[in-house]
Parts: sequence; structure tokens; C-alpha cells
Amino acid sequence: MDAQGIRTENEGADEIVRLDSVRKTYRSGTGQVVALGGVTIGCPRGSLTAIIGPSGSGKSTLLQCAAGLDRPTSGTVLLDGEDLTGLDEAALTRLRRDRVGFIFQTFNLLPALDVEENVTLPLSLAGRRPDPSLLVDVMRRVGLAGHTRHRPAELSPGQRQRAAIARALITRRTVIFADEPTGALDARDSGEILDLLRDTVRETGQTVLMASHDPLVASYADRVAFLSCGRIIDELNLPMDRAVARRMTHLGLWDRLPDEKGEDVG
Ligand SMILES: Nc1ncnc2c1ncn2[C@@H]1O[C@H](COP(=O)(O)OP(=O)(O)OP(=O)(O)O)[C@@H](O)[C@H]1O
Repeated sequence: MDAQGIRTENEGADEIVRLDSVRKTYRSGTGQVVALGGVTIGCPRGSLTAIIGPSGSGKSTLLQCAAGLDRPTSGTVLLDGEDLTGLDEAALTRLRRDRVGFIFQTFNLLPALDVEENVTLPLSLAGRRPDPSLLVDVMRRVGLAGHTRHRPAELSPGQRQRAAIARALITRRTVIFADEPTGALDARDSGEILDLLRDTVRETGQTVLMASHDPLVASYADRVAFLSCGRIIDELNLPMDRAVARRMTHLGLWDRLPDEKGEDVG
């Protein structure tokens, strides 16, 4: 796809997630907010795609529409070949339960449950037992094998996000959506979490679509799409972080980035 979101030859061949001309507006007071102004994007199966854009550019809205958590105002969303726009609420719930995993900035772990109980919660809720060898493998993969009986409060932020990733991995969902997965982490933990997501994609063939305002995140992705004011304005394949920073400067996105951490973004 080119920067205008125009579909090019051979696209869509093996895309696990595909958005076509997705528009999402919200009512706000007497007017309306255009959160997505006609987004067209596809995520190849087994890839790590990053949506990068400043605060308010529509990243969360895009992920929520792609994951079937929210409905676009117009346009189509295909997930694993299924047209979400035609599904009723019950079918959407089933699809999310069976094929979609989520990772959030704030981890969303239940404080009263230990790590293993949190990780296996999606299975417990579905009345299923975890495969013991898969559970051991997932806990080892995320580096929490020695922490299964700890409560979230006894973990570092990076370990909490690892537990959240394990929860998304244990069900072997087809696609994992990650909304600012490193937003609450320091630089070292962020790097480890991004390595983990990248390795997961390479080793398990799962697909990850993540959103962030941080160009560092993009450098771990196979593909990056730049979102500004609800539109994809550019894309890069196999980006290096310097290339992402240069492209963001060129696109004028730097000066709109939130400087929350007091970083020098110039
Ligand atoms: N439920 C809602 N009602 C009204 N406006 C909304 C709603 N959700 C999002 N918006 C608006 O839509 C636009 C896109 O929001 P969105 O949360 O998708 O952006 P974002 O890039 O994820 O931002 P952030 O990084 O700050 O979370 C913003 O202008 C936001 O204020």
C-alpha cells in the first residue's frame, strides 16, 4: 500500500488483519470528532506491525476497530478472513475470545490472583484447563518461571507486562493487539518487552499489531505505519530507529509528540 492508503498489487494475499477505508467518528458535545478518517492497512500473517503516531492520532481507535472491540462508522474490517462489520455482538464476542489477544499499557492483571492464575484466566473463563507443558513453555518464554505464585503487586512493572504477554500467549490466539505495551515501562524493560514480542512473532508465527507514540517501538517492527489525525500518512518496511526518527521529523510528527517524559525529541 502507498502512503495514500491505496491498495497495490498482491496486497491482501495473506493478511490476517485488513482495514479498508475505515472511518470512525464520535459524537462530542454538539459536534463530532473524526478519530479515523478512512484508514486502509493490512497486517501480513506472522508479522509485527507498529502503528506510530502522536497522542490523539487515532491509534487506540484503530486497534479497537481492528480487534472487534468497537465498530467503525463506515469501511470494512477483516480479521482472519472474517468480515467483522457483518457480525452481531455474540459472534464478535466469540471471535475475540477465540482469535484475539490483548496487551494494554496498564497490564490489566487481577491483583487478587497470582501470576499463573492471571495467565491462565482466559482458559479458566472458557472452562478449559491449560496444557501443562504449554504453560511451562510460556512462563519460561516470558522469564517468569520462578514467579508463578507471586501476586502482581510483588512484581516489577516489566514483570507485570511479561505476565500480561503470557496471558495473551497461553491461548495461542491468531493475532495479538498491543496498545502502548511499553508506555508504563522504563527504557530497559521496554527493550526487553519489545524483544519478547518480536521473538514471539518469529518463533510462534503469531501476528502482533501494536500502537505507540514512541519511535523506538517502531524499530522492533517488520512494518511501521505512521498515523496522523486519523490517517495513515506513510509506511516503512524493516525500519531502523534512526530512519523512523528521520521520517517522523520529515512528516512533522515530532513537534506534535507528547513530551511527557521530558525527553529531547528534537
Ligand atoms: N469515546 C470517545 N468519544 C469521543 N471522542 C473520542 C472517543 N474516543 C476517542 N476519541 C477522540 O478520538 C481521537 C482519537 O483518539 P485515540 O484514543 O484513538 O487516539 P490515540 O492516538 O490512541 O491517543 P493516545 O495515544 O493519547 O491514547 C481523539 O481526538 C480522541 O479525543
